[in-house]
Amino acid sequence: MPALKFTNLSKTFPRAKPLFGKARAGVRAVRPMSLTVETGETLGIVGESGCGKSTLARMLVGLLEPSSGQIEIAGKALDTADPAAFGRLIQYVFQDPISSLNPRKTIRQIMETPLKQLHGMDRAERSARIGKIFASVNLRKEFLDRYPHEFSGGQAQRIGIARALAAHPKIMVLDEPVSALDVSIQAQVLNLLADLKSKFDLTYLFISHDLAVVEAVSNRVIVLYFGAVVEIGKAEDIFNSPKHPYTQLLADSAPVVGRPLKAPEQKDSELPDPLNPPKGCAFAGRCIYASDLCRSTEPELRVMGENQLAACHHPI
Ligand SMILES: Nc1ncnc2c1ncn2[C@@H]1O[C@H](COP(=O)(O)OP(=O)(O)OP(=O)(O)O)[C@@H](O)[C@H]1O
Repeated sequence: MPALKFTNLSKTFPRAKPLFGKARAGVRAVRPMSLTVETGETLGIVGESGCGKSTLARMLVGLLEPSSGQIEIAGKALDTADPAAFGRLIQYVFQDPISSLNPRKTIRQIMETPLKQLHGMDRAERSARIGKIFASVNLRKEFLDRYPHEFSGGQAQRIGIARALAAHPKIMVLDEPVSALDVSIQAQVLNLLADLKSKFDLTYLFISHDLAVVEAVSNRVIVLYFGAVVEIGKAEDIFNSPKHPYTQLLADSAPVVGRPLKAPEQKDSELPDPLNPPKGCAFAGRCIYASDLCRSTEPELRVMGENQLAACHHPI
């Protein structure tokens, strides 16, 4: 059974209706998207700033109500209007570890909240569970009575991971989980995440700007552009033999380990205006292979190789 399945999931942010005149079209942050993620898989999610990664992730964990679509986790269809239903199944780990922890609460209080709210555990059960989780992220028990500001970035991210694990989820969405950390600490946290994945039978969705990190941790990768999936494939195929010119651009622009992802100047390097989306392929304005077909007709995802799909009229 897949860990996660979503169908036609989309988000359009409405814009305020002007006092006079017609209502304006909203911002299409994520266009209707469908995907299945297998149990135990790590799915990397890449794309430039503004392509819809966070909007997708926030819908999947119940923090944002989708405009359309269905979400199923471990075979259970979730009510997307009921965020409480998500917490026991899928959890979010934020990029900035310290600011994601409530500064006025001790770590114990922070860890207890999901156990009380989601699982209704009594004090003894909570204490046992917190002790077990804390040990598994390699933190000392004395830390439980301290406050978030007393920790380094790496320790705080371990606490963020522990808080997410405490809810006993099947899936964790890791949103740039190491990009705020020193390079020397990044590898430790990535190794910890790998250990936890096998220990707790987790499935990961791993969002990152850093292609080298995504390639190292992911089984499959999806590449987003302007709110849509433009390529899906095994991590090694996506980075070594991309089929979509946008994926190629990303791979070429980040050849150095740890270098953040930024598309180089190529034609107009801006994303299209989300309030005035182009008619055909959203990447056509930047693509050296673009034809009239690309400017008039949006390409659909097509099979391009073994387990590799791309939405392109002129694949590489
Ligand atoms: N609350 C909102 N209201 C209106 N538009 C929004 C809102 N949140 C996001 N958007 C728009 O939706 C699009 C996708 O944004 P999103 O934050 O999901 O991208 P991202 O890929 O996660 O970027 P980043 O890497 O910078 O976080 C952008 O055009 C953004 O301006």
